[in-house]
Amino acid sequence: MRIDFTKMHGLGNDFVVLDGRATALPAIDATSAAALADRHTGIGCDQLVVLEPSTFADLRMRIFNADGSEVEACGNATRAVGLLIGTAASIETLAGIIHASPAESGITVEMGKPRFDWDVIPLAFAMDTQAMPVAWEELANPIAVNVGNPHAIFFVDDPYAIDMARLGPLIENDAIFPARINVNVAAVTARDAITLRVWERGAGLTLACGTGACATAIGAMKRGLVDRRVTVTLPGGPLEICWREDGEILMTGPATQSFRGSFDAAAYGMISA
Ligand SMILES: N[C@H](CCC[C@H](N)C(=O)O)C(=O)O
Repeated sequence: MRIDFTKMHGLGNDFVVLDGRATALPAIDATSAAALADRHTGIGCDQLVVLEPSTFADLRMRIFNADGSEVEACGNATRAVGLLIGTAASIETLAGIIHASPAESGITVEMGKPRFDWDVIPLAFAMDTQAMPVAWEELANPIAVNVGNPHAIFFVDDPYAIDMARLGPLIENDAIFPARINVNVAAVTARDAITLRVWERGAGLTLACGTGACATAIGAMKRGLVDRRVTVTLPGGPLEICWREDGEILMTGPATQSFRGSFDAAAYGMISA
């Protein structure tokens, strides 16, 4: 069985998108997701995105990291899906229902409201998530924010001076985070500007992380470092984040379709039911 895919990205955070809304796709598990995401033997991507019909929203979006783990949210992929749909759409995810709509400078996503209580940042034991009393060498006292998925945010002088390839996986997989964690390293450069790099849970160092930009902006606002509207500049480019007075997080930025293709489902362990 041949399956069509669309290759997309948001500021270089790249996706393989499978659209199962009209025709049901064969079952997808962690193994087949990781095989499709492999950059040597698969199509290659940071996340695999699977669209399905939804009874609660215009569509359902499932998100698999490159390691095959299925997760609750992906900001950049939500903008890519918004581009693919072409009109405003409600999207059901494991984190709840979010909304994407075309904007002047790309796509705007209403990402939901952030959460800070320790049980939504799965910790091995309860602690103050506003300034966790932990450190991994020069990365210390993070703030933990959940924007559908869990993030730890470290504020430093220069994110590009941090050895993310070594410290990222160390923190991602620390037992203190039994659901693992996305690792954000940020510098506040103005009341409306943040520089950010992200070691993503299940995907590693990416060119951009939409939920990381949201979580970092909220973390900086909670610490009084920035105002409620901020530009977060990642290696792949900038995202505009606004924390609306009603608590909703708005993220605006570009989305790009790179190419389309197809693959043999059986070659990736996707067996029709
Ligand atoms: N690695 C994330 C999912 C993808 C998030 C990122 N690609 C984004 O744009 O938000 C996690 O395991 O929670």
